[in-house]
Amino acid sequence: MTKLLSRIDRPQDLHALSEDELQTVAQEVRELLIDTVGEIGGHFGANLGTCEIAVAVHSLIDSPRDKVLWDVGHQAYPHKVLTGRRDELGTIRRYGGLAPFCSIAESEHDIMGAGHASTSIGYAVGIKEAMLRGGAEDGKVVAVIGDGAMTGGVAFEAVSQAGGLGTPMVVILNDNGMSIAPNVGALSRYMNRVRLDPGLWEAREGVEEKLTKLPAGIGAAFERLGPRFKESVKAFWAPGLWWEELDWAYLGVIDGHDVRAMRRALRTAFEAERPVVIHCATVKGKGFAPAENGGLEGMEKWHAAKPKSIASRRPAPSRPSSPAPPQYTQVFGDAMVRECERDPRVIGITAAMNSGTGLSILQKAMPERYFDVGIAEQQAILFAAGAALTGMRPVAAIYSTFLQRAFDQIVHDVCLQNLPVTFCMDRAGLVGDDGPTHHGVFDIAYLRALPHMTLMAPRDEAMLVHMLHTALHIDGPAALRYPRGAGEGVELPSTPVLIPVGTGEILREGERVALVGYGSGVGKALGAADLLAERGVDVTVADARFAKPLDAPLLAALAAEHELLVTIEEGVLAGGFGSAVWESLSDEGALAPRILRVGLPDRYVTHGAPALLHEEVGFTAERIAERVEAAVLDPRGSFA
Ligand SMILES: Cc1ncc(C[n+]2csc(CCOP(=O)(O)OP(=O)(O)O)c2C)c(N)n1
Ligand SMILES: CC(=O)[C@@H](O)[C@H](O)COP(=O)(O)O
Ligand SMILES: [Mg+2]
Repeated sequence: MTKLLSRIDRPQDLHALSEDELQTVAQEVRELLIDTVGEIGGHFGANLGTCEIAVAVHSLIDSPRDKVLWDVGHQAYPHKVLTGRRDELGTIRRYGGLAPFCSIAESEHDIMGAGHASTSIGYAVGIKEAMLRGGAEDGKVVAVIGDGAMTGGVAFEAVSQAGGLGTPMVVILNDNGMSIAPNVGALSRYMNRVRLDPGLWEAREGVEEKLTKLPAGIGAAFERLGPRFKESVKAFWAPGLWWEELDWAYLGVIDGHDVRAMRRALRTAFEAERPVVIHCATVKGKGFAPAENGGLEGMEKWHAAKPKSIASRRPAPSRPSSPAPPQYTQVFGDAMVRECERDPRVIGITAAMNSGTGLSILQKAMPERYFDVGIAEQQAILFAAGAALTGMRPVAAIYSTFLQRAFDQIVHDVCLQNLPVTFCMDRAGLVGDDGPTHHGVFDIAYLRALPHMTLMAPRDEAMLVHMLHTALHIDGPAALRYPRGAGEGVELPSTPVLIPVGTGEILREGERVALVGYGSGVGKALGAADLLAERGVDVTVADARFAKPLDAPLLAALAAEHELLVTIEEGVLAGGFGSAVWESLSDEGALAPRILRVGLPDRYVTHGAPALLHEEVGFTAERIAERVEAAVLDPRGSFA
């Protein structure tokens, strides 16, 4: 590490530096990120884009008395380096290490928990209004939000509230033209027009100082001016028109990599007694040539970096001898193309997770059947509802965790109207390094309660293909969930089959104990069965396939023939699949054997490698086998 950054142990240490030194610190942060993230992996391009922003902000505020909030938080590594976590950066996203995003439990400088996009402005309005009422009127509040996160509707709600209140706060709109993929939508086009027009970078400088001094509600004042004057002023105003009509002062476009320019804009903004947005232009991947000079593809590729993908510059590891099983994501994307070929009514919808969901495959093959709504999950479901009402068979491909944001649209707009929308939830279960904000662990519980909803989960990638096909033939809402990562290595079907809805299947016949898995729980059940067989306990293994409707006759039969029924699911136990089984047996009046529910605990599971997380929560074949053996061997049925 070079000299200046080694002197920054607290953000206030920046206050003593000259602007040239601050610019140097930003570059040193960048170099530290490239070396560190290149070695351990993690979010990358966005962090290279915020080095100067973080230095400029922290050089002018007194954190945490003054507040800086990072939307999503995937771009907050420079902020973490400058706020006392420089020497721990190498632990980020690792089990027991720094959190993947901002975390109020980790640092007083992390003002809000983050991970899901578009929340920072909303927090900032609440924080500033509370400060105004709590004796901290002069406290500065800055929200840093990307152009992608700005496409999330909740950000618009906050802009409107702050404009209405005239809340004296600052938003830094960190505009690099990228979400994970290139940004989409009319707002993005507007920002690109402004950001990419150098004539607008300086033309308004003198005017802007005055604009920030104007009282809130200035938009209304102009209504009283003659149209000609208004038109001529709007020529200056065009870049910030959307903001200024909502009573925000607009400063921009500022070079987000120029610490001096950013500080000048921030000082102007801090002096204003109204909401101010600083629209800054940055490069996602700044300072790392494969991203910065790699065009849109390069910036998308380096949104995150794999371990040892940069510093070593070692060639990709030679192909493993036996080809690894395909990722569920890839299998889904390919299956979507097949389904679109079979049925012209099928369309795919993503909320800014083009490659993450695999719909990038559909986009390439059949772009006219592909829609990206931006980081706007609620809109994704409303769009799907509208399309379903108009004879289409929409597939909303949204990570389990991100779908949480659209819960009311699922209830109110899809299920209540019994519309044929298919929800494909990738990243169901413990996702690993992204931690508690991204684990997809609630979907079974939060969808199971909805009338008209069908829930299913494939035990492997072949079943994913069959289940997608089945879902598209259900005249109503259907959701399927599958984990992040590779499948089981089974052969993929050339032609999908329809699975009778609400039916499970017996995979192994045994006695005394029946292990009933759901989704990824089936693999754990088979593993536990193997271990138990080695110990002389031959158990039955069943794949439930559906969590709603359950295969009640199968469950009742298993209950009648076994003394212990074990349900296994990679979701929270509260209200999950195991609860559904318990309810079904009780409702059926089946002789309820002892029931052991294996799943995720009633707490938020930390970040780290999935295997370590599974170990921590006991979601492993070994742990399941131990618990079954203890239950079977201990007649008192004490479940550990
Ligand atoms: C609700 C929600 N949906 C999707 C995501 C996945 N996601 C993480 S970062 C990102 C792109 C953010 O783009 P932008 O705000 O412009 O930041 P940049 O990476 O360009 O700096 C997306 C879609 C998320 N974190 N939250
Ligand atoms: C910050 C964010 O939300 C995304 O970058 C997310 O980390 C992607 O997750 P996957 O790597 O599982 O696609
Ligand atoms: Mg962006």
